Amino acid sequence: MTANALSATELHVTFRALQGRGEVRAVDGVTLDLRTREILALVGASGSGKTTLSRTLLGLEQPTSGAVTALGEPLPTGGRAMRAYRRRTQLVMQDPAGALNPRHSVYESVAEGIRLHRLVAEHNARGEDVTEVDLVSGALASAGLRPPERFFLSSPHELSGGQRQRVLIAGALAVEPEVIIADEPVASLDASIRGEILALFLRLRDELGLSLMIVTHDLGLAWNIADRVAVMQAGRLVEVGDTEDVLLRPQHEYTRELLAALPNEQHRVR
Ligand SMILES: Nc1ncnc2c1ncn2[C@@H]1O[C@H](COP(=O)(O)OP(=O)(O)OP(=O)(O)O)[C@@H](O)[C@H]1O
Repeated sequence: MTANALSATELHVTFRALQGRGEVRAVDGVTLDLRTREILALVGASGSGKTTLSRTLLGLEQPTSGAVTALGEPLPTGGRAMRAYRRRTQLVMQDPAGALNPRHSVYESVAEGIRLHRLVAEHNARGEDVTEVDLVSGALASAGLRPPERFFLSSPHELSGGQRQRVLIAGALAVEPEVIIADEPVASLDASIRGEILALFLRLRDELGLSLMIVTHDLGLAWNIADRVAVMQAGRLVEVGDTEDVLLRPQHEYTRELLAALPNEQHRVR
């Protein structure tokens, strides 16, 4: 049996309420697997706990109770093992959230992770004659920015929204991860560019064998690329299953409400 890329078991993440007393159960008893080489869409309205669940899977947030395992192993708690885990499991945020440093060139942005994880030395130790420039070029090319050298010295403000999103994806790919969690990766993009970025995610799964969890409030996106869909409401997972089952035959009232709110053009046939 292949281990899941990531698993959450009875996960709870509780915060003290930002205003007033009491607590917020941001994640409230979630059991969920990200299978290897699958694309899982995590959907739900704003505030349903998607980001908190993702951050906990990435080891950026501590669970109040419950467990996270990665490829069958418990999440490391600190030090070198955590750094290695962070490399294997990359987060791709959306660019308007300030994910790209406006003062860094594309090259610098993509090279950051390569330096942090000392990848050139690692490759060289394996007898591979690669340079940092080779690794940055490879990551940009894999993210669809070709020829890569053309983008090296560009600043984020010189790029289109789609290109900036590709730079963020290249930064993640540069450290050769097994899992990518993408948080609203296309929310700010035009429809045609959105399609291109989604096609890129599909290609990364097919060609690099990545496992991807895409966090979104957009069921149209889930329909377009996800193998499975998990629906969150108020910290709980209310429905999870194959995309066609969940979106064509929703079992839960909340999923039906999310579907009813979809604009008509998003009801497309795969
Ligand atoms: N650090 C924190 N302290 C207190 N409450 C928090 C914290 N982080 C998140 N929350 C609360 O937890 C709940 C879930 O938030 P979360 O950001 O995970 O939801 P989300 O589904 O990702 O929403 P969005 O789509 O708007 O990002 C919300 O009620 C939020 O206000």
